[in-house]
Amino acid sequence: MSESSPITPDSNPSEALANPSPDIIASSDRTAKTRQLLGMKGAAPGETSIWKIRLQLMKPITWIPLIWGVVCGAASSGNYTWSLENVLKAATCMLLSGPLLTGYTQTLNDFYDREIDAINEPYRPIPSGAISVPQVVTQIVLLFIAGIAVAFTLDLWAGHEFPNVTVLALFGSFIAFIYSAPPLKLKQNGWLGNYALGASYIALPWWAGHALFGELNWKIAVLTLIYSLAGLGIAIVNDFKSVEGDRQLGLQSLPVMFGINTAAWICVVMIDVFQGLIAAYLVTIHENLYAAILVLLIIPQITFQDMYFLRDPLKNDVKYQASAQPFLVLGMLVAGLALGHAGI
Ligand SMILES: C/C(=C\COP(=O)(O)OP(=O)(O)O)CCC[C@H](C)CCC[C@H](C)CCCC(C)C
Repeated sequence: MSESSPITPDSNPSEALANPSPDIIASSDRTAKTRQLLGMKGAAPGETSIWKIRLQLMKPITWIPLIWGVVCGAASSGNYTWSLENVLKAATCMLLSGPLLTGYTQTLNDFYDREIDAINEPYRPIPSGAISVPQVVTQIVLLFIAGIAVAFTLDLWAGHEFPNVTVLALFGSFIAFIYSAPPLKLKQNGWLGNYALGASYIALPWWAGHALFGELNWKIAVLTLIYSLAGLGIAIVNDFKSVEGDRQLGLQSLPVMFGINTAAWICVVMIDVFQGLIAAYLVTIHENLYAAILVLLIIPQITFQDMYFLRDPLKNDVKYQASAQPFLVLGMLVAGLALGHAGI
């Protein structure tokens, strides 16, 4: 650095860390509180408002991919138009997939994980005693009932003879149950648990959005289940943060089964190959422009895999997700629009 660089007298980082200013303390306190409300890791403990604790259990940050999935399904139906009624229908379906059913799933997951969390993350709402077990059970039941009621309302609203959306909501709730609850507890198995996660986050809300505005058909079902294999790769990225704990608890995550480096490679190959296959399919249905855009969106993901994830999966997992995921989700919308345009 040149002598003329504007260095302020108190810019020594180690000193700043040792004696944080009131501004720094206030801002990190705000960040921790926001993380708490969104249900993210690194949250501030000690929340006393029961409504904020209930929201924390529903982990709002995890609603985003399912809400997005509904948008992709509406796009792939090819029938979405920007009328007020359609906007309201789509918003209701997002309410179903995000706050209600993902909220139900996350609360259920924390309920069944309460003993493990008491060891690994004792500050979470249930093990810390911030909310009682009967209050949590009531929340799970109410979110489930509200979800099914909203799904049924959507079926009536869309004039469905067969209640597609309700059946999807019941199926998703069942998958959520066997993902977290013994004896199956799919999350204990790296392949099954992560595929359930990938498919629930990509295929199920996509199907719901498609069924709401068009006819759900087997081609859309199969294509989105293939896309979900890229989602499986994304789900594996989340297993690197807890590899030591998982090993001790006997959870068969992919990093535990195959080791860090091999699991990281499995992960990126799944993410890239299955998005690539969708792009190839788009070429076969003559949606070349959409296929080209999808390929262009895969390239930055490969770049971030090389720059961050493959170099140090344990250190860079979160950085990789934050940099690469926007391109993956944009690609989903591009694929949805292409399928809608082709009338699949
Ligand atoms: C609970 C889930 C992930 C958290 O897993 P994990 O225990 O590893 O992480 P923590 O560290 O946070 O404890 C998500 C599980 C998803 C589940 C398999 C199914 C979700 C179903 C959908 C909500 C259904 C949507 C249907 C609708 C759109 C009609």
